[in-house]
Amino acid sequence: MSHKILFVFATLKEAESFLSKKIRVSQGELYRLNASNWILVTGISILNSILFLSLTIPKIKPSLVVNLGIAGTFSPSIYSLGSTVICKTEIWPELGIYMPAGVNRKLLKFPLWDTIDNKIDLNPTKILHKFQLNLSFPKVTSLTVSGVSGFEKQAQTLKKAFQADIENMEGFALAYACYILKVPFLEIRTISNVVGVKDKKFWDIAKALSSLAKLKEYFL
Ligand SMILES: O=C(O)c1cccc(C(=O)CC[C@H]2O[C@@H](n3cnc4c(=O)[nH]cnc43)[C@H](O)[C@@H]2O)c1
Repeated sequence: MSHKILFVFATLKEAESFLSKKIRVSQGELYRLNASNWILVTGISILNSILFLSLTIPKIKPSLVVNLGIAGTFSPSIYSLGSTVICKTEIWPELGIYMPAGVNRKLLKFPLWDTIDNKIDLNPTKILHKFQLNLSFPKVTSLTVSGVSGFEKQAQTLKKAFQADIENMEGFALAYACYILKVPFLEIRTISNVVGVKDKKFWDIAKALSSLAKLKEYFL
């Protein structure tokens, strides 16, 4: 039996770049690509991504959720603009109490979930093997934020505190929903910018989107 894959994107532009075609789909609405592949565009942020993924999973019961999208890099000399990475760990650095030195997780005594806190191990090697996907991109540690790092010092602080490689706005939330709902999850990101550089003239969104398009051959 073939696998049922649900591809999840934050924006329509990312979805259309991956597919190399225009699709008519609204935020949160499910788009059926073919018998075994589905597309969901959630909108940006942890709120949109966890809401619409959690509503969608029970409807189609996917065998695998694949999150594809662009991201910022903390280390442009290693993960350059346009390059592709697979997330091995997702961290939510904003969970905790804001102190002068940054967010302190330990001061907030409540757990997030029984077996999960602000970090989720995604085990991509196991998932790739299970679904016979032959992708060999670097495996990275990713931060999911609601407030994008808009200046260099913030980027340096986060990079150091979490040994982070990339930053995005949805990954942790999607991984969390999949963990709770017991659906295998894979996250692949293409690099559009250096974290902390806000000016879009230094981003290369076009290159990152064209790298998303190249991922088609592995899945479709
Ligand atoms: O301006 C455009 O043409 C355009 C086309 C496609 C996507 C975008 C986005 O801005 C997508 C936002 C999306 O990207 C992730 N992202 C990218 N860089 C970062 C970053 O440095 N820090 C955090 N998130 C980043 C994020 O997951 C957003 O959902 C624009």
